[in-house]
Amino acid sequence: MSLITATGLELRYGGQRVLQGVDMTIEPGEIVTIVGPNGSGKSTLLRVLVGALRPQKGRVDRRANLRIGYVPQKLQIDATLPMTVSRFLNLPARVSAVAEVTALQTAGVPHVADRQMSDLSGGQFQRVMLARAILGRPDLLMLDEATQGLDQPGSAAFYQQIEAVRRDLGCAVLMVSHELHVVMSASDRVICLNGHVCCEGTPEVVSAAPAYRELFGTGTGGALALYRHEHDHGHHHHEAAE
Ligand SMILES: Nc1ncnc2c1ncn2[C@@H]1O[C@H](COP(=O)(O)OP(=O)(O)OP(=O)(O)O)[C@@H](O)[C@H]1O
Repeated sequence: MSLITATGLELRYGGQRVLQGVDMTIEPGEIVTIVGPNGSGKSTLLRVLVGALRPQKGRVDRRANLRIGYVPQKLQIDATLPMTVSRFLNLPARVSAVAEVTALQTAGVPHVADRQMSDLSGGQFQRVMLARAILGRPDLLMLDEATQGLDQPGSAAFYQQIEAVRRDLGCAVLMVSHELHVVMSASDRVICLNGHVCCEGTPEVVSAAPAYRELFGTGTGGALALYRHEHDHGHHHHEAAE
């Protein structure tokens, strides 16, 4: 049974229609990425799926007792506010020491429990956010541009961590990302959003779709060639040169 099914979503902010006729489904265990230009409604769609926003039309059906872990786009913690990682993970509800250690291990930051949140590097901070999201043993992990501010190797490492988390927890992953080449190599399915679903399918299918090419132009072609270069040795290497 699907984890979440959205049907005919329409959402307006005042007079501005942000989502229109959006249908989508998430199956257990799959990694799905939403791509789309700035302002195309990606974050809004995540909020609707989580239940934080109510659409004017359409419906969202969640599997009974579905547990969702959410990693937000950005969270500012004031450097003047003393807050250890351990304390942060125990907000708002206390968790057991074992659960805390396990979550930090799964997220790839086993030794930061006593560090100040404000002292963490960008990559460590996002992993702590990931640890917090997986504390509730989610069936579905949602990440909204979780690698913003990380450099290329940092974000690639973060996506590898996500795959490891999926393997460990067996959860599905729904993420929003602008890093097309990483997304294309790490996702089972890609949904291209521009107010409505322009196209969706495997990375290969979406990257070849005219609607996707119209939105992302030829730059993506280079990124995809690079992906093929890295992962499909049957392809000609000169495709990667861009
Ligand atoms: N609370 C709000 N009130 C009014 N308008 C909003 C609100 N939140 C978002 N919008 C508008 O809705 C549109 C879609 O925003 P959304 O954040 O969903 O896009 P996005 O695809 O996630 O963008 P980005 O890639 O820039 O993060 C934008 O035009 C935005 O200005």
